[in-house]
Amino acid sequence: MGKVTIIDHPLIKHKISLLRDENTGTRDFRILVEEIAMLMGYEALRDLPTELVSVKTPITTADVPMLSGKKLAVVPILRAGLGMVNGILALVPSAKVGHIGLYRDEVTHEPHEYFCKLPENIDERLVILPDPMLATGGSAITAVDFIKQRGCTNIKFMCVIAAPEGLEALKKAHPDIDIYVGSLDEKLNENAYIVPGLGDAGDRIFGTK
Ligand SMILES: O=P(O)(O)OC[C@H]1O[C@H](OP(=O)(O)OP(=O)(O)O)[C@H](O)[C@@H]1O
Ligand SMILES: O=c1cc[nH]c(=O)[nH]1
Ligand SMILES: [Mg+2]
Repeated sequence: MGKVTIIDHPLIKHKISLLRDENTGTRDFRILVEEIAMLMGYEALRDLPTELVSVKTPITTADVPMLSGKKLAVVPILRAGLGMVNGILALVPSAKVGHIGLYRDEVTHEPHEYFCKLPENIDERLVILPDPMLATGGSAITAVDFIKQRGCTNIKFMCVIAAPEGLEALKKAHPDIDIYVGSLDEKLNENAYIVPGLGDAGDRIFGTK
């Protein structure tokens, strides 16, 4: 059974509040998304396994903990998930990176795939799936479907803001994955945007509107 973690940290809360402000411009928005992803990554990677390795310090030889070679892949959901990748790679620089391209139809809100390129042997890896927004949950559910079709069993989904509707839908569709949420917001509006939310994350990261 996967676990849901609503991250409760003043730094993350503060940075998400800055993201919500409509006056926050593209440059600052991008920097904040990356910083939040790094802080959330610190939490999401808390259970990475370590093993004792013998190291000779200037004083003595000691058995010290090192990451036990766990293989990772970061698979952002395009476009907006791209904004979180470098924050996570700052923690695990040798992780492989895949991409799943999905856009939400403006009328039906259903996700449509336009790209999928995943690392070889992804089934042997812990997969971190970042996307700033979990609204209806359709995009995240589809992305996890793709990854599971490739045999992955160890998946962590990470979002900056979730709507209760999307979180419930993702938990129901994929009860085995771990989910990390920066802020659980109030609801979806009639256009399936998160309230209070931050608007369209992709447009704000890339300055397309
Ligand atoms: O939970 P859902 O209802 O599926 O909505 C969330 C999705 O919507 C946004 O992407 P969007 O379709 O705007 O694409 P973009 O990242 O290219 O802007 C967001 O980044 C998620 O992927
Ligand atoms: O509020 C929302 C909902 C979906 N996608 C976004 O970028 N923002
Ligand atoms: Mg968008």
